[in-house]
Amino acid sequence: MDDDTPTSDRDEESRPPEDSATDSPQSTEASRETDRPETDTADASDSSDPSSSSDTSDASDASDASDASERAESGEAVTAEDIDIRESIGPSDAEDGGVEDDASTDVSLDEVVLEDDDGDSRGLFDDLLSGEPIFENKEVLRPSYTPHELPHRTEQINQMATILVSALRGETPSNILIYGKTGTGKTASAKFVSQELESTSQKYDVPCEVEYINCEVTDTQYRVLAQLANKFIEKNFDIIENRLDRLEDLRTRVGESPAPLEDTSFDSVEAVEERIEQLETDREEMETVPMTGWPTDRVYSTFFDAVDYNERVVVIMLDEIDKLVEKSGDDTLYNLSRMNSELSNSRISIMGISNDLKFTDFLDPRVKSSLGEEEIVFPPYDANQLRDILQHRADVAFKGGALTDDVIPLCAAFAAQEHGDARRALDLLRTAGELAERGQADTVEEAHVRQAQDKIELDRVVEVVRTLPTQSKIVLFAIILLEKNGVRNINTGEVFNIYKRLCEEIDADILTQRRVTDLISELDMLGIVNAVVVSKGRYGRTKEISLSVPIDETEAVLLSDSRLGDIENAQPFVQARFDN
Ligand SMILES: Nc1ncnc2c1ncn2[C@@H]1O[C@H](COP(=O)(O)OP(=O)(O)OP(=O)(O)O)[C@@H](O)[C@H]1O
Repeated sequence: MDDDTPTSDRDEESRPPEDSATDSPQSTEASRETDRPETDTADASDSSDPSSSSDTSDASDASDASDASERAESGEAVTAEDIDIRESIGPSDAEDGGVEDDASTDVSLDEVVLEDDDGDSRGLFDDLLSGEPIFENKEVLRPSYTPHELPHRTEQINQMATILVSALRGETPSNILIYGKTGTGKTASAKFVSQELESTSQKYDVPCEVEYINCEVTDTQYRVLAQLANKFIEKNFDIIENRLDRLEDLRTRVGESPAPLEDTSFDSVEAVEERIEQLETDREEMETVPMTGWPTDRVYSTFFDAVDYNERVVVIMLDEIDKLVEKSGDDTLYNLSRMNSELSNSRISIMGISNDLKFTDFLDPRVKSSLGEEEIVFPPYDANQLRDILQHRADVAFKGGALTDDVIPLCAAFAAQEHGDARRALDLLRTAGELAERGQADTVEEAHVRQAQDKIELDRVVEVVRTLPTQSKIVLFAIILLEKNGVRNINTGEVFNIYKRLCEEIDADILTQRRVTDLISELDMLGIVNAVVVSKGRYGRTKEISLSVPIDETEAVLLSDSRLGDIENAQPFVQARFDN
């Protein structure tokens, strides 16, 4: 076999989309903040910073405004509050020939464009940019960032490396299954090990590649095989190009004297030409797989040929592998796991990542034993470990002194309560920083973390409620209507009565009371309502239901559903409860 190797096996496209974090310029953040000038100002007045007080008299308005102008003229930061002050003293602006339409309360660009020393106009964004941001580099707190250091995962990383090192010796590594709850660093650790593996393989010139597939997105056998096939076809094109360049160069040199052939496996210029022709034919015959339309066995054989075109060890990383099995069974895994016995030049190994410990129960026993040759478990982080992880990231993400002492321990403690999820901890820290920045505070305080916790929790609730099936939404709406009308200790019968009327109103099927009881239990499991069974003595037992989420926000999400939005004037339904 030809020992040519591609110049660059590191195919950037093999990285998952979320892996392509780039340092975005500050302006991106600033522009995000400027989308919400009113909120910003409100937040600013909430902050403990005395300079943000909005309770100012006309006289102080005027002097503040001239302060602001002076600061603007001297190139100093002009805050959103300054902009407000300028608006509130419309008449003097008008005198200056500035704003003519003093009835307008919108912040138009004319109103906020100031001039700096050089006579350049200072716009909305300049003002926001000139503020001292809390963040040094916010990107490192985003999920897309792959950290270079993973505290408290050394053991798991070493385990993976010990198994995968055989790839660097040209042998087939055992398949690996990685388990652990969400946010325990499975993906980050696996990607870290893959990057190390690929860079070491380049250092020693051993053909070893890692292909990452997120099975939540690529969730059918066709798509997995097509994606892999196309990646390898692309790599093969590079390999062919490379080889052709070298052979054409050789052919030219051999034209002058046959000496260059001595160090090669070719014995004549004709042999070189034959090889060139062969490579050109290979290139023409390689056909990329369309995203739909081929029979699966053709996709499989295209992938097989593409992988086997060159000598290499390939590690296929299937993240969220349980989603693939759930959606399309274990055929893909079966096919991939038996490939090695048929491949002649290459070897493949599978690294599956899952946060569902039980998913292997659904696998064919042969697939199960082949896939689970090695198992690595990622336990949840405790609060101390989360603190270390946050500290490492915060050192890079925030400006020095931007965090008060309580911030990291509190974020760690909140996230430890949520099954030790590092993603949640990082989200909290980032959101707390954003809230502080929005409130124009100089430091991130404990209160920002608590606000961030509420915000994230609310976002989660909104998402859960938004994606509920319609019937569950109607049941939840019935509970909300009862609560809004001051009904305490709501029971299933009461919910059912309102539910029935709501269904009639929007023409939805009416489920039985038993089914509605089940839906209430599901809402309870999702943490949206709290349903406790209470004993009523000789009257038996009943469920007492109460809402566990903020009522107004939840109602707004429900009403944004086009079907429920049709319900007008829900009040009479509740009154009807007492008529029954
Ligand atoms: N030990 C660690 N050190 C630094 N950052 C970490 C560590 N563990 C996890 N993280 C960070 O936490 C976030 C979540 O990690 P990751 O995506 O690896 O979790 P996961 O276990 O794969 O979760 P899921 O199952 O939900 O995909 C990422 O931003 C990751 O960088």
